[in-house]
Amino acid sequence: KLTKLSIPAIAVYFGTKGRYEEVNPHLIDDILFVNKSVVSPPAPDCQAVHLVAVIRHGTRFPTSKNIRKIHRMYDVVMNEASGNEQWLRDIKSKWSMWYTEDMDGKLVEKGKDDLRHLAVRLSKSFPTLISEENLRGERIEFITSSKHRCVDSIQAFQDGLFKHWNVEDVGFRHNVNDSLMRFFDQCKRFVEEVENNKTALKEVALFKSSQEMDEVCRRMAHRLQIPHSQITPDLVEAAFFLCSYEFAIKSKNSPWCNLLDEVDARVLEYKNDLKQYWKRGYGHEINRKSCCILFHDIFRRLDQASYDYRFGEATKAVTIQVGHGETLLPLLSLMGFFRDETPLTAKNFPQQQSRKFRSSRIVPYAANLLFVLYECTDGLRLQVFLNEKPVTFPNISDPAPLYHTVRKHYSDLLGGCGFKKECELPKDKFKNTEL
Ligand SMILES: O=P(O)(O)O[C@H]1[C@H](OP(=O)(O)O)[C@@H](OP(=O)(O)O)[C@H](O)[C@@H](O)[C@H]1OP(=O)(O)O
Repeated sequence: KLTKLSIPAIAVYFGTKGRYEEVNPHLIDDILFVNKSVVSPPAPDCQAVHLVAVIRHGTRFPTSKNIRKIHRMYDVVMNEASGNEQWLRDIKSKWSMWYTEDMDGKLVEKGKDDLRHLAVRLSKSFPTLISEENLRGERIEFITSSKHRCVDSIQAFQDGLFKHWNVEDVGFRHNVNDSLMRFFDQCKRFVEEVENNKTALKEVALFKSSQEMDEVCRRMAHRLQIPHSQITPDLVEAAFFLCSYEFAIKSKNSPWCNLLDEVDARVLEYKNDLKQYWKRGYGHEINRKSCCILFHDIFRRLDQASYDYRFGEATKAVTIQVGHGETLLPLLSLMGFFRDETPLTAKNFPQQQSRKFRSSRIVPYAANLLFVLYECTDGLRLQVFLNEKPVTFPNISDPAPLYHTVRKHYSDLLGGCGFKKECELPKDKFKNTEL
């Protein structure tokens, strides 16, 4: 068991490479704990009738791009660093490089546990929906992105349920659906204007050459007794990744964590937030609009559930959908969650200390967004939970508003925001590529 003492002080800044436990620290003591008062129906007369869960895959290995960066940092430390600190001696003599490029973003064992445990907690939170009866009756649908880490995650989720209910005669079920879970790949406008556009993330590039980042490089160079000119922002980031991956995958407070302090980690967290903001969040309109297809699909399921509930037997009770950080962040942004008044830029790091858009809090591994529909005496109500905690809709004070209020709130998006219209390339660009 991991004691609090062995958690790196900088773990709360790991952003999309952070553990779910940092967002819900009570899970460190009891990974299956559910706070019933948080997930109970909004009023005693309400009962949950439908659940749609959009979940990020569990803890994974670094991508091969970042494994290459990690190797470069390792070589620099092994060949250039001097000093007599215990942590440096530990890196040099006790730590050996174990990351290989073929690991490329695959789910790790801890990642399977993330999803197994989440499944058990969700079934404890919503026992009438995530139930053995609904599983056997095929009223739980499982949808995933085609990426191995997501397919493995959805299998681990079911594995968690099977073990929890002692079920041995039901096989794994899942539908791969990249149109829903990897809409960003299929949205031509997003691919052209953001993914393949070198200037789309210019704020990230500018921040990498900012004074704040230079100071992080200088401090790390000093700790390693290496000339400042040899420590680049990429190497600094690789050390940050090493600390985060060693912790997330192996639950170790690695000697690599000594290369950074909390001041450094806040700068690196902001660098990651800038990437998420400009690639997946409010930075560009198309980031949010690219996920209209998923947004519509979720409301179609909720509409169907409300119809079924009123006019007959419900055919579906739950949808479990597994995707990526780049599935969840555009969806949250489309719906207006975590929107700051001032955009995140390279220049305003000092003013953004209390920003809402903080990926460490929003999208750790196994992050999950739950839409729960309740039947109450005054009508259907909808409640949204992020990482198992209720969130209120922007500009709606009621934590569980009437479903028709929510539909009205999003009427522009529900009536418009078509994938085809939003994602096709503007006419002039289209012509150019046709020529
Ligand atoms: O920085 P890496 O290479 O890890 O970036 C990943 C994405 O990870 P993230 O930025 O969210 O930490 C990964 O998202 P995930 O939710 O599946 O972990 C994404 O799918 C992958 O394509 C990488 O993106 P990049 O475009 O190579 O930066």
